[in-house]
Amino acid sequence: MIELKSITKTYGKGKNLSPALSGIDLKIEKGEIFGVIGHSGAGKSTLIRCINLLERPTSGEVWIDGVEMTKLNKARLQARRRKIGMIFQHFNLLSSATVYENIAFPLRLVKTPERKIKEKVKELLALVGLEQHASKYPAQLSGGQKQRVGIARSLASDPDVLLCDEATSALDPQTTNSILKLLVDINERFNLTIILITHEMHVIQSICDKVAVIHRGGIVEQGAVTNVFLKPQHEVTRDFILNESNNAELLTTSWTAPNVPNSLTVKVSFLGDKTYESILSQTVRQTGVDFAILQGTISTLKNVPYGQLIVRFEGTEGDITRTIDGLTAEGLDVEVIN
Ligand SMILES: Nc1ncnc2c1ncn2[C@@H]1O[C@H](COP(=O)(O)OP(=O)(O)OP(=O)(O)O)[C@@H](O)[C@H]1O
Repeated sequence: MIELKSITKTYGKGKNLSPALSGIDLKIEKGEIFGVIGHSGAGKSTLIRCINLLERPTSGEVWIDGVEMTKLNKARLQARRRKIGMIFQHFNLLSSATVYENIAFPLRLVKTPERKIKEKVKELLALVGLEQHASKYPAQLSGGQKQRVGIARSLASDPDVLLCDEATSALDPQTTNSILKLLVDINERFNLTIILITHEMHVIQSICDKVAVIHRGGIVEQGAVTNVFLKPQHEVTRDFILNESNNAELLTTSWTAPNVPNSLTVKVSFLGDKTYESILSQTVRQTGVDFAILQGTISTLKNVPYGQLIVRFEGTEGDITRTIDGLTAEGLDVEVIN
């Protein structure tokens, strides 16, 4: 497990003091894909770099698997860092080295025997689908291929944690999806903990288990992606979802459908297998309430299906209340809109 306790980071000195992080507390479980989302300047890069101490926190503690990183001496920190891979937005490959040599680089640093290097690089090239490109130089590769080299290089030392610093931000949507798929694949294959920072909600939505929203150097909201996405609490989180997701209309609270007498408009959220069950029709059959679906979506968060419907119930107040109670008893989330 990775734990950040009361992390602060201040850049500059004296009059030029500039706080980048203030009081960050995070817990990331082994094998999780954990996303941190925030606008430009929110503190994402500083935060992710504090995990492997590329950036030293001004105060606070970084714990990885029961070891306080901030207390390690230089040699032990270097050794621990080798087990923390990192990939970058602009790939950070050695331009004068081939794909093979880029991947071999971390192994050469620790004087790995040539035979072992060959074996490992071959395995990694196959893993990222670049067997045919070993002798090419980075300039001869597409962005997606460069990031695959970055991923292979980051895995060369068999890390238990992978830090992804805006790893797909320089890629087109299709390439982004293929890189995200690869990240999920290595997460599952090696039970690798992945921490990624992004300013794109769809990245969080497609691969993360948990998310933290960072704003002006502080975490304003965090939790399971399913909870945060379906019931965002903070304005910044809502903005990210509104701006970047086809779920946008569903989150607007000022719903303006024509008003019908003896009716109530609600937002019903389904999660997991409930998404495919006929709970709504069974419930209204029992209560005698009519309904009109005004808006709706069914999609997935990582692999979890979810649905959200804006529904107008028509009937007596008592019957509508019984309908809402019935849906809630079945495990659906019902929020009254008007
Ligand atoms: N080396 C530095 N010296 C001084 N200030 C810095 C330094 N690095 C970052 N900052 C400041 O710290 C704050 C957080 O920056 P950071 O790069 O962590 O944000 P970010 O969320 O990653 O932004 P972006 O998405 O634009 O990269 C910003 O106000 C930035 O100007």
